Amino acid sequence: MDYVTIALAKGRLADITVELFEKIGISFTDYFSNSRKLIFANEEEGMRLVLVKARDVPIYVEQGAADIGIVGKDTLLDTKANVYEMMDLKFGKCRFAVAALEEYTGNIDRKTRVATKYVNVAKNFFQKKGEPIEIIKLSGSVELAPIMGLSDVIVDIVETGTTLKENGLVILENICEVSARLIANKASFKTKADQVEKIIKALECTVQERKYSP
Ligand SMILES: Nc1ncnc2c1ncn2[C@@H]1O[C@H](COP(=O)(O)OP(=O)(O)OP(=O)(O)O)[C@@H](O)[C@H]1O
Ligand SMILES: O=P(O)(O)OC[C@H]1O[C@H](OP(=O)(O)OP(=O)(O)O)[C@H](O)[C@@H]1O
Repeated sequence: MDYVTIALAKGRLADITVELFEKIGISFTDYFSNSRKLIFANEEEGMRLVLVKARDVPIYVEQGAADIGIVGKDTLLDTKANVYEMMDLKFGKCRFAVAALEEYTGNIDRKTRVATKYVNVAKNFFQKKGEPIEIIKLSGSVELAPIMGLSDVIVDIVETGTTLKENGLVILENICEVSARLIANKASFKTKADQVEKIIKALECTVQERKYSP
């Protein structure tokens, strides 16, 4: 039997995903041993788990280096990978929003400068509104940009709103909801149909029956 390889985003979504797989009977025991290993196997189930950066999950799955992946909808929207989006896992919930300093009035006679990690999401959102913008691509701590005069607004993820609040920013507009998604490689979905479908069915039951509430 071929392995089914799962690409998992390191960071926020990782532990919760491994726990979810445990709930459907697929354990990666070494995972919680705090090692620097990036690949874990469950020989009995014929499964492999690889830990990659969030933005690389769609690339691994699109290229077929992994059969399925777990990644935030934010990353999926921004990277536009050619993969199947199979299901909403209902955790990692947050949303995309446009935010600015409380005192921002929007009264400027030039393009709005938008700081973000999510270039495509920001571009699409403002394009639909017909508003010309200049993108300032950052890698993190995006809330700093308006404070430092680097941008007028930001497009970023908001979960509790604490980061915005503690930095004097407010939401101007909500863009869309975000949560973790299960994605699948298009070829694997056919060639490993039985194994992939079995995993998806088990996950669907667990997520839907709310046996799993992060
Ligand atoms: N408060 C939150 N902030 C950021 N992401 C969140 C939050 N809540 C849920 N998520 C989800 O968790 C995913 C992973 O976030 P994480 O912070 O681990 O990595 P990242 O910010 O994409 O990458 P990196 O920190 O390596 O640049 C996000 O893509 C998003 O879908
Ligand atoms: O609404 P909150 O609950 O405060 O969460 C939102 C914050 O969390 C994320 O940052 P992260 O911790 O990933 O840092 P980074 O953006 O610098 O990578 C996001 O980019 C926001 O800054």
